[in-house]
Amino acid sequence: MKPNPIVSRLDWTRILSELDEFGVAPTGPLLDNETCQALRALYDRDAQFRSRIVMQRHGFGAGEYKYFANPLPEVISGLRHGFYEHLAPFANGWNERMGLARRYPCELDAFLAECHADGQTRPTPLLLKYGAGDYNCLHQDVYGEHLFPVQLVILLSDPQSEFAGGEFVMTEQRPRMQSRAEVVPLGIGHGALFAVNDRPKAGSRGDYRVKMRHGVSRIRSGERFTLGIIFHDAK
Ligand SMILES: O=C(O)CCC(=O)C(=O)O
Ligand SMILES: [Fe+2]
Repeated sequence: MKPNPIVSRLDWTRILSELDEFGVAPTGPLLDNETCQALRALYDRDAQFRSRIVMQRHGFGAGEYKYFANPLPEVISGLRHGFYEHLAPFANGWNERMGLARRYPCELDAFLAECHADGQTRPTPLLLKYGAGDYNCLHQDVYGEHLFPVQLVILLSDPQSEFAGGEFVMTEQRPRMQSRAEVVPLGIGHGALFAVNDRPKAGSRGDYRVKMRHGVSRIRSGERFTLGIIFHDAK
């Protein structure tokens, strides 16, 4: 797998410090418009996918998504490998602070081999498609006991011209306290890294754990596509 040059050029110091402080960090631009459009065009090619989920049927919100089948498109696999390598040491730091024994290997293929050995063999990268009125309820993308604590989302539609509303939202649930929300503005081709579920948060008496959830507010008009890159595979 060729390392993705865009990933190594990102401002990792800023991204990791923001991810640590808030549980979510925009990455800036990752994909050009043509690539976004090409990825969107894959949505109707069923051979690329292993399953389709209609969100209303499961109470997940409104809209739909499809999980890619193997082999993943090269651009997705490149981003998944590239991001993983930058995030694995950071994820190990989070687990250490949360008192979790799990440590992640340096390379994605080694981590995926661990997932596969325990039956988490199905690829999790996905394309999501929302029309006017659709939304994605607050949730966590946990697919089994093997869980990588950070994931990536990339907006594939242009909020300036293709849709309105549809903001990416994160909530942070603090123990015995009210939840706090964060909205992450994204441009077309821009990404955000965020916590899948629990993360450590620095407090005046050391770290405590907060529970993070993400979702998408109602699309007011137009059509919004995203690419989700989750690092653990699914059962
Ligand atoms: O459409 C979005 O912005 C969020 C998608 C999502 O839930 C995910 O990538 O896990
Ligand atoms: Fe999600």
